[in-house]
Amino acid sequence: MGTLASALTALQMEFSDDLTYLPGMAPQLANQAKFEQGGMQVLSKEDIEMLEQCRAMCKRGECPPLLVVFDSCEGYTVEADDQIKDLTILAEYSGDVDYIKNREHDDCDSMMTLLLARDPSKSLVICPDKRGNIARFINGINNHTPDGKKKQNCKCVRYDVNGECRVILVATRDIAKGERLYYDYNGYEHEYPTQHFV
Ligand SMILES: C[S@@+](CC[C@H](N)C(=O)[O-])C[C@H]1O[C@@H](n2cnc3c(N)ncnc32)[C@H](O)[C@@H]1O
Repeated sequence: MGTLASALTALQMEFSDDLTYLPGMAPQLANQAKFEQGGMQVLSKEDIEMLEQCRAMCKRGECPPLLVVFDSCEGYTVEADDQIKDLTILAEYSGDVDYIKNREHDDCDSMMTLLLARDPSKSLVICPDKRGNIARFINGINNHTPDGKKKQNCKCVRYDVNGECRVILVATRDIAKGERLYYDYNGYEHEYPTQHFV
């Protein structure tokens, strides 16, 4: 994970595996899955235990085998440093939580939707511009080429975890050592431009 440290340092970011709530941004109370338009998929009790176990393992340094590698076309990328099994929890998307309305003119390229509320003024994003983890370095597929979909080997899913929205990245097939990780940045909304993606 040495290269994650250098990538975070290059972007002047601090490592954080958590959602952070800061004064002037959205409070933790704003993150309620019940506000999601149409409801949010609830993570089962067993899966919550599994997620907590994964987080505890990561705190002990037992993380999924992932490396951050720099590529001259794609910028920082994440690749498997060993075989990864289908359905492995790869990471939880972390960073500062803010209202989407506060970030409409923000040019951060790694913002992630956390909550799409019935009342749009309550919608939330995760902004890993100052704090974050390996999740913000995972690249996206090109939604405009037939090969784009074939490259996808993980997905990003928003879950209701004990009433709170969380974003989890999960492998969607076995991933071989040396393979780069890709997911669909437009899995929920269709607003991320990917025409220029390799
Ligand atoms: C969430 S960041 C991913 C990490 C990023 N590569 C970096 O260096 O920080 C998203 C940005 O990465 C780049 N990116 C992601 N997927 C890409 C791809 N398939 N081809 C080229 N660039 C990509 C784009 O600049 C995009 O705006």
